[in-house]
Amino acid sequence: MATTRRWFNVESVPQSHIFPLEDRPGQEPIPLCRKIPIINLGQHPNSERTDTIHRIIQASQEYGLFQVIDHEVPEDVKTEALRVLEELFSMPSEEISKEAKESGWVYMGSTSFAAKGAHLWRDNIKHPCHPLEDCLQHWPQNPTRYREVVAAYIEEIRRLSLRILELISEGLGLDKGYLGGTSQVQFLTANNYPPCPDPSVTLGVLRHFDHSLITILLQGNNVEGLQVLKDGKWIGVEVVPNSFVVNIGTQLEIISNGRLKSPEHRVVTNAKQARSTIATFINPSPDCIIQPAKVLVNEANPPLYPSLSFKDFVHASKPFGPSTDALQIGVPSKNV
Ligand SMILES: O=C(O)CCC(=O)C(=O)O
Ligand SMILES: [Fe+2]
Repeated sequence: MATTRRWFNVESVPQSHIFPLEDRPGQEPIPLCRKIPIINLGQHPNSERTDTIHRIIQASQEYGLFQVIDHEVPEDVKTEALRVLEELFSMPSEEISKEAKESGWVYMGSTSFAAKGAHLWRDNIKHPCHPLEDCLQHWPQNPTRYREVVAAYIEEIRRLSLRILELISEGLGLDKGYLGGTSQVQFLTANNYPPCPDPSVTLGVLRHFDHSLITILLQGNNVEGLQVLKDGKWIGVEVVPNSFVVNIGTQLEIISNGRLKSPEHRVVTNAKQARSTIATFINPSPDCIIQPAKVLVNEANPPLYPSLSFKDFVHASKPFGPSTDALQIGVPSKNV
């Protein structure tokens, strides 16, 4: 294959990608944390189900995230999704940009979104996934099997997320379907973080909170890079084979009235290997009013957060810069 020269094929990091000192990961190695709970979601007898729920709630309080295994998402659905995204990211940037504009999905190439004055060391695409049948026609057309492969992935993730939300609802003492009923909208954001000549000055993603109920993250190809802030210190999230990382989003923190914590996290780069990830945000529908669940609020536990529609919350925080509005509507308009 003829190799086009890509933005990341450089010997040193260009000035445009060097972050201000206070945001840089720096030289000091950040250890992987081996204590983040790994939760087996296999079918259990009732007593074990109670234990699973307890572990999920505890992990969500302590770390704001956990990993799940034995989740019933078929291996080939995951590997195919990662593969088709890899093919997409290997296309020339101009071609990806052109197609994104025409079809109405979002491409954030490494030069298109400056955060804190520097560009992220990644290529990224985003698109809504709900309702699936309406969104599909606005997804990438190339590679030609993209829509079929990613739709199969999204359907699996929807099933998985409903299972997890049911367990969390029970753990919080809410009706089983409480959180699942709120979660109507998924959107996908996929990343390719190429190897970087100097990971100490660059970032794959700046520190942030996810404004979802939960985020389900697939870390591909065994390469670490996700870090979470715990007790004021960054810790690395290990890649567990055949797992998903589940991250508590700010909307679930609000509904739980602060019992569950949404963790601040970031992505660092590395000098040796490319890293691929697919994050699926499980969101409330735009008009849904997000507030502490009534059963979790009483005189001793007053509401710690105001009520706000999800749409207004997102408009106020603009997590995706100028693309935010298009991504929250569910079905994108043309030429976002
Ligand atoms: O790629 C990752 O490891 C995490 C990405 C992320 O935090 C996000 O998309 O919100
Ligand atoms: Fe995130």
